[in-house]
Amino acid sequence: MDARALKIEAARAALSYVESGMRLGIGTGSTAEEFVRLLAEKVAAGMAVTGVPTSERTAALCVQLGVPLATLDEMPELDLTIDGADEVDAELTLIKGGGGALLREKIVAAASARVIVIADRSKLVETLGRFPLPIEVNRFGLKATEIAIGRAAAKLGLDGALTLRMTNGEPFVTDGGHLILDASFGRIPDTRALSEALHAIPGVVEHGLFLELATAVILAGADGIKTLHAAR
Ligand SMILES: O=C(CO)[C@H](O)[C@H](O)COP(=O)(O)O
Repeated sequence: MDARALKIEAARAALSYVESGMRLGIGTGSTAEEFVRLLAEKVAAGMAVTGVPTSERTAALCVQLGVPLATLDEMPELDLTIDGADEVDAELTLIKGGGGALLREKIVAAASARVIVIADRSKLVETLGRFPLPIEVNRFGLKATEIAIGRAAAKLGLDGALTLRMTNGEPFVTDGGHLILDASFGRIPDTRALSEALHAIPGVVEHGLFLELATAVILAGADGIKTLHAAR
């Protein structure tokens, strides 16, 4: 099975958790987009759901495919969010933000009663950190924030380059108007300590470590679907 087929399988499995009448958070990325395509078929067949998209990109796809949308301000409590991830560990801690939508994704996930992550099996790792950690930062004082992140990471024994994310030769700008530093720390043994240390830096808007937000992770592999459930 190719990579796209696995994403579709994971998305299809997530669809079975969606019921008519639900208020749905809708994630960002190629796997979440497969979910939107399948959801749109259900909507066309009469399923009544309202989605809150986690990015302008997802919003545009939903509009194009006829999935009804609301803003999070209009619908601040959600039943379920379906989103992708860049890495997942056995505790269901995630690295997200490869698509640059981590801030809205985290806000939407936190507003959801349940969060189901969809991914292909390759995203499951023993220790998070092979995928560079996206850190969303304010434009103001970028260098100072970069230095502060480096110092905070070093205190935790983490070392590695911080790379300003670029697109078409220009800094990538998030939907919230911020920049992204991708941190190549390597293995992150203590995700909670790093999360707290990053949150303590004023220029850091948010980071891509998602702790205790996912309720289940649906992983598609060549041998089928495996679902991990949170112990919480
Ligand atoms: O966090 C994300 C976007 O900010 C995505 O969910 C993550 O990057 C996974 O994307 P894909 O499904 O394309 O592999």
